[in-house]
Amino acid sequence: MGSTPANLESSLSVPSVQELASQRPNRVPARYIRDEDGDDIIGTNPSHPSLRVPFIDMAKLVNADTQQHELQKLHLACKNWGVFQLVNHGLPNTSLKKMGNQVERFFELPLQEKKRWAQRPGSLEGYGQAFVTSDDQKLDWNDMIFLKCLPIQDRKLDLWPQNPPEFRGTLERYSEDIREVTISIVKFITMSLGIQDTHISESFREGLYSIRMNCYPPCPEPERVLGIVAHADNSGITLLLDCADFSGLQFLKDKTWVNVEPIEGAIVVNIGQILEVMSNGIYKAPVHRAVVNKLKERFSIVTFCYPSPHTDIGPSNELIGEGNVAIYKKLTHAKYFSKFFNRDLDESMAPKSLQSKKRKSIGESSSAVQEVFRSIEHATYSVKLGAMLGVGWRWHWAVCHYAWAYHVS
Ligand SMILES: O=C(O)CCC(=O)C(=O)O
Ligand SMILES: [Fe+2]
Repeated sequence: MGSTPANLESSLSVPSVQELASQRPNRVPARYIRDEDGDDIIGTNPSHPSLRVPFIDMAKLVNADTQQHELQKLHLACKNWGVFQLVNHGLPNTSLKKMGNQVERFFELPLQEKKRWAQRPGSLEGYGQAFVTSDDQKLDWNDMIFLKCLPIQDRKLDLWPQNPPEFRGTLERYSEDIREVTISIVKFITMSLGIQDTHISESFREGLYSIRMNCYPPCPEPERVLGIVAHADNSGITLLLDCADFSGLQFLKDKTWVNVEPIEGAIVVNIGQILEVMSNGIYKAPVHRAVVNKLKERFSIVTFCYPSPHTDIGPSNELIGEGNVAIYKKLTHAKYFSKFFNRDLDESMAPKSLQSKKRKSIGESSSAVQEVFRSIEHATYSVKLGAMLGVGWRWHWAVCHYAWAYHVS
């Protein structure tokens, strides 16, 4: 696949956050402290309790009597939020719990044991931290293990933990189950857009599925750090299992960070940038982040789902014509990733309108991604991606680092 930018080819090793937290410091090291005047910390506004991430009931989508009504809800959820909590999706709570339990048991292991499956230079896959490319880069309060799960031939089993003993089998099964849910929910999402053709949802049958398992240790100064800095996912769609009984995941909605209150058995589904493009911007990839807790550790299991690499990424033909112009260019899967992540970086070239420090509303997400695609049309247009997205470099990092993993073998 595409070449990899030099600055992404190696990762500087940083301490395990779990180890740091286990020493019970009173203060957080400076590298984790976010800039309160910059683009990182925008406080949650608790005065909007009415803002709640919508719920979608898969059983109602499947039932012919309730389908139309639930499709309408789904359409509004995707259009206004880009995220929803999916219930009655068919995955038994016991399976979800088992997956969560295996992840917790993995992170409970001594550091040296976890390091048996540590990331290697040049790849994000394995146990470690999100990639770190410079000594002054701010760090997330997060340890993780990131693994490509499907298709099976993409698995690097030497990075798949064998401790706890049931980890591998549970993850294998979980990724296959998640694929089924993904195909179904993408089918309903395309129906909610009025698309008749099922090729988009079918492209997820041969799709790529990578799972990032996150551990957010307790933090002495939670309001000064982030578990994961604000970003939008570059996936087709992302399915997140929240293993906690308290909130940590937040979505930016109407300039306010809204907590996702975990619901037992629910899966949080958010639109990724590929579906944003396929929907011709009708649905947007929402900006989200993770915050951390002073006393409690939190785990999440995040599946990034991509359509088959043989699928072109562009607006659905059914959504253009009759006065609706394609606002994104169609690209091959490979080109989408290589153009997105292997560009010559030069912030000064960014359009003025996108150079604002803060990206506050999901409405801006669309124009940001459009701008990327437009600039791709003019290949000479060399722009720093983070600036194009109207955000800082650290945010850029969070946006791109998952997909980059596909390009490094
Ligand atoms: O763990 C969370 O709540 C958020 C994780 C996330 O957004 C990601 O891994 O992309
Ligand atoms: Fe994310």
